[in-house]
Amino acid sequence: MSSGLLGAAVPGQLLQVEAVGLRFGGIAALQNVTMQVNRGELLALIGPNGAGKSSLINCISGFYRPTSGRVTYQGEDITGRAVHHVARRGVVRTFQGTQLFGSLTVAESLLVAREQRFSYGLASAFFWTPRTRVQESREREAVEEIIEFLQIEPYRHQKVGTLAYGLRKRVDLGRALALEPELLMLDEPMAGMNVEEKEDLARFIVDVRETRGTSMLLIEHDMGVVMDLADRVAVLQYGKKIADGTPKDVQNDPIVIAAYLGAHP
Ligand SMILES: Nc1ncnc2c1ncn2[C@@H]1O[C@H](COP(=O)(O)OP(=O)(O)OP(=O)(O)O)[C@@H](O)[C@H]1O
Repeated sequence: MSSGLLGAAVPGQLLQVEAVGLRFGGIAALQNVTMQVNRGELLALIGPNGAGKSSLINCISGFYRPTSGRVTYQGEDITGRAVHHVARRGVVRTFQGTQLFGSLTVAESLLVAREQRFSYGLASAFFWTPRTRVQESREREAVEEIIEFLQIEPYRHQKVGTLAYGLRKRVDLGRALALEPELLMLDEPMAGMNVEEKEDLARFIVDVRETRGTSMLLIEHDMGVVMDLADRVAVLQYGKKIADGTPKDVQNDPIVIAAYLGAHP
């Protein structure tokens, strides 16, 4: 398996993780993990607590530098590249919990996200040139599109910190969408949600895939959600990948069942 000696993109493959290892002192958070995300697919990443799922997302998105191995995105070696570089290439992540600035309104918080990616420069914003004005109206339009898509119109001018948890998580998704991801990595987006909120968010995830063709890597503990949404499932345990296959195959895999029961296969 290779992304090509010259780093050429392999059709179908979007992201390639090759033999990635990550150590924190004596702890091996990831060991020799190899996996890929194909264009347009939703790959669920599952595993017991502490298995290394968030660490893997952090290695892909540039928050952590792998101790060994390689991460390739569309043929480009992005191992250890800075977060903003990876995000500009279209690889965007959300976090566990919420990462929102509670004092901003919903619309403001989406605008700030766009400015992070499509920054038109503080200087031109300060002097308010005609170019800035065109850009600004384009950004507002993009934000309105996301607000409409996520059906959060009634909350447009409400401060994010005052929203119910499920809505805050929806705004989190909106902030990620504002960065126009090609590969969206969702780190336990449904944690702490009630059934209705989970169903809502699952519907939006499906809609994002259908309307934008976004590829996704989803960390999720709720097996019902994983089985419903994923095309493929990769399983980590103690920093190692122990399974990779269709949801059905993985669900029936004795090694995976043992890992979830806490037994040692
Ligand atoms: N910044 C860090 N410093 C030290 N150890 C860390 C750090 N981040 C993660 N680890 C360790 O790496 C291992 C994997 O943790 P990680 O958070 O990636 O697992 P996870 O599968 O995402 O778990 P959870 O489902 O509980 O979120 C754990 O032993 C954790 O304690």
